[in-house]
Amino acid sequence: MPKATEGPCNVPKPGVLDFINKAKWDAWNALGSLPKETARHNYVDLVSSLSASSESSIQVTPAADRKQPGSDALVVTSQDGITTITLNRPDKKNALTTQMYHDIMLALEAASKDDSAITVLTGNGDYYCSGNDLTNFTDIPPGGVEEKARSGAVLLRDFVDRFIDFPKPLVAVVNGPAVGISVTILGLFDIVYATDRATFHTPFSHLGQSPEGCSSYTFPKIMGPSKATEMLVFGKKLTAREACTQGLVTEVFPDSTFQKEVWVRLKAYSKLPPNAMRISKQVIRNTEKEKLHAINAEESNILRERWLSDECMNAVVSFLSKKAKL
Ligand SMILES: CCCCC/C=C/CC(=O)SCCNC(=O)CCNC(=O)[C@H](O)C(C)(C)COP(=O)(O)OP(=O)(O)OC[C@H]1O[C@@H](n2cnc3c(N)ncnc32)[C@H](O)[C@@H]1OP(=O)(O)O
Repeated sequence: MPKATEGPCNVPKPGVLDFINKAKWDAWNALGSLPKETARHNYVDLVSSLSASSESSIQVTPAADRKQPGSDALVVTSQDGITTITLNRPDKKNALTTQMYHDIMLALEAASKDDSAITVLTGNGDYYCSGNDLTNFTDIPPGGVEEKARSGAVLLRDFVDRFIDFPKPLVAVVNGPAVGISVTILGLFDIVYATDRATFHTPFSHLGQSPEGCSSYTFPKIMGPSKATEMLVFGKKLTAREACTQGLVTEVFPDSTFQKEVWVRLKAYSKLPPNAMRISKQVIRNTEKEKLHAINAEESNILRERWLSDECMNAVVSFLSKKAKL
């Protein structure tokens, strides 16, 4: 309770991503030179309302309270020669928490060594994935926002590296809309099957961010620089059919038969000789690997700076305070 005990606001304003302290600072500063007793009452009122509103809007979940590996946010199954990694936060549109990035890396590592022939990434519920969970930005370590941006960039680079290096056929079963990083990494998948209900959206400029997942290289290569610019710079949302025409999606299925048709197809593919598939994939992909790692490192570095920009911070605050949606 700074104002209540110390008088007028006399400390520097916290960074914009330091949500709780910034709100307290703003309130303290707004009190100006009120007498201490009045300030004490006002401050108690403010903190009460902040705690109440943080229930529904700016919820800061301590890292220690986040779901641990083996929690139900990620479900991994292995059957019929297929390992399936399912994003399972349907109430949050399968947004990716920090924990989920780590768990997906572990799941890919395990899948690369298991007996399965094919690995699938899909989502549970109406969304495939709404991209990075924007509340990840609220978990500020003692080193501040710079440290947060630095560790985020390392995590991003490690995460994308796993996709670049994945040795077996990797298939995305896109069961609904896809946003942000869940779209950009599709360029690193070998097959992308989508329901006709899916959309593909990379609103990086809207969020003050920049492309990741090697999309700055894979998208122009897949669809040409102009179409890639429409998506990655102007945030044009593609329908599944548009994404298929542009080469990002392999095939689109009617939503009513999507699951049935896709799994019949994948089960048939999984019976092909696994070593032959693995070697063929590597022949197709290996020539690009070194380049992709360099691009990933560069994109992650650029994003680290973007995350510290006013444009990005304001976009995140807008979303978290329920003022903005895509
Ligand atoms: C290691 C770090 C790597 C970082 C790599 C960087 C990646 C960049 C990106 O991925 S950029 C993309 C970021 N994603 C977004 O900006 C999407 C934000 N979400 C939305 O705009 C909307 O939620 C929506 C369009 C996806 C869906 O809208 P709809 O109205 O259908 O549903 P709700 O908004 O009510 O969503 C249900 C609840 O889910 C929460 N939620 C959805 N997406 C996210 C998200 N990305 N981050 C955090 N929370 C998300 C939403 O807030 C609702 O929660 P509530 O029920 O508690 O209100």
